[in-house]
Amino acid sequence: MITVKAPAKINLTLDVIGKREDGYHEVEMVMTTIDLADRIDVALTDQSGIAVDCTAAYVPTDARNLAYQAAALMKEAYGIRQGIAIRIDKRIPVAAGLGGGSSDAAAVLRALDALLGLNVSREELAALGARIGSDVPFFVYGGTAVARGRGERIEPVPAPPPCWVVLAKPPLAVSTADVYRALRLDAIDQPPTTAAMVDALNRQDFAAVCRSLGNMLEAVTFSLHPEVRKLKERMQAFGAEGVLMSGSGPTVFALTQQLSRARRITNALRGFCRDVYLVRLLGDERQRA
Ligand SMILES: C[C@](O)(CO)[C@H](O)COP(=O)(O)OP(=O)(O)OC[C@H]1O[C@@H](n2ccc(N)nc2=O)[C@H](O)[C@@H]1O
Ligand SMILES: Nc1ncnc2c1ncn2[C@@H]1O[C@H](COP(=O)(O)OP(=O)(O)OP(=O)(O)O)[C@@H](O)[C@H]1O
Repeated sequence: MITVKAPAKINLTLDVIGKREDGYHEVEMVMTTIDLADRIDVALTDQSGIAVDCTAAYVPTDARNLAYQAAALMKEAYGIRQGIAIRIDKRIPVAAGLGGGSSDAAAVLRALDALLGLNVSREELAALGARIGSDVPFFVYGGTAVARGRGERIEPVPAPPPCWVVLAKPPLAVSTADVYRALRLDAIDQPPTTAAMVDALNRQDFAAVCRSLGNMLEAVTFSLHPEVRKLKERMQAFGAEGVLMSGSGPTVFALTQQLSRARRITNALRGFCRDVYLVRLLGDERQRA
C-alpha cells in the first residue's frame, strides 16, 4: 500500500482566450498548489476490480469518481491485472474551485506508477490525466505552472515568494460547466494578466504578484451568486494584499506575507463563514520531486 497527498490548487490567473470547436474554452492560467490536501491510500488487491472509499459521504465512489477513472485508465494503459483499492480522506472542500477531484485523480496516477515501478514519464502520465479532466495534468506536475490549451499544456514557473493563503468557501457548490456556459466572451471587460503574473514570479516580486491576480470567470460566478462578490469585498476590506476567486469558484482566497494579518483575516471571516482555512503555498520542492 502507498499513501500519497493530493493537494488543492488556487488560480493566480485565469484568462479565457476563446471558445474552441470542441466546446471547451482556450485558457491561459497560472495555478499553484497549497498546503491543504486529501490523503489517499492506494493498494493492490486479489480482486480484479476497482474499489473506492471516501470519507465524504456525498462524493460518488463509482466510475464517476475521478480517482476511480484514473485507476481504470492505468489498468487499461499498462495491463494491470490486480484489483485496486483506493481510500480517500477528503479534506479539500468539494466543488469549490480548488480542483480536489482532479488532484485525487493525479495522485492515483502517480501512486500506481510508484507502486508498480512502471517509471512512466511525467508527460505520459499528464497525457493520460488529460483524458479525465482539464485540471488533472497540472496536478501530475504540482508546484506552480502556467496551463494552456484547455488547461492540459503545462509549463512550470517559479513559485510565488513565501506567503500565507486564507481561503473562504461560501456554503454553495459551483459547477464549472455552468460557469463556462454562462460566460459571454464579448462581455469580458478585464485584460489578461497571465504574462504579468509570470513576470512577477520570475522577479519574485510579491506586490506585483498581488497586482497581477485576475480571473475572467469571477464576474460570471459573481452574477450567478452575488454573495461570492460580497465575500471578496469583505476580504479586501480586512486588509489582504491580494484577493481573488479560485477557478470557477466559489472559494475566494487572500494572500499576505504577514502571519499576524493572515490570522486577523481568518478570525474576522470565521464570524460569518464556516469553511475558512489558513495555509501556506507549496513551494518549488514539489516541482522537483
Ligand atoms: C476552472 C478550472 O478549474 C480552472 O483551473 C478549469 O478550467 C476546469 O477544469 P476541470 O474541472 O478539470 O474541467 P473539465 O472536467 O475538463 O470540464 C468541465 C466542463 O467545464 C467546461 N470547460 C472546462 C475547461 C475549459 N478549458 N473549458 C471549458 O469550457 C466544459 O464545459 C467542461 O465540460
Ligand atoms: N475524488 C473526488 N473528489 C471530489 N469530487 C469528486 C471526486 N470525483 C468526482 N467528483 C465529483 O466532481 C464534482 C466536482 O468536485 P471537485 O471538488 O473536483 O470540484 P472543483 O474543486 O470545483 O474542481 P475544478 O476546480 O477542477 O472544477 C463533485 O461534485 C463530485 O461529485
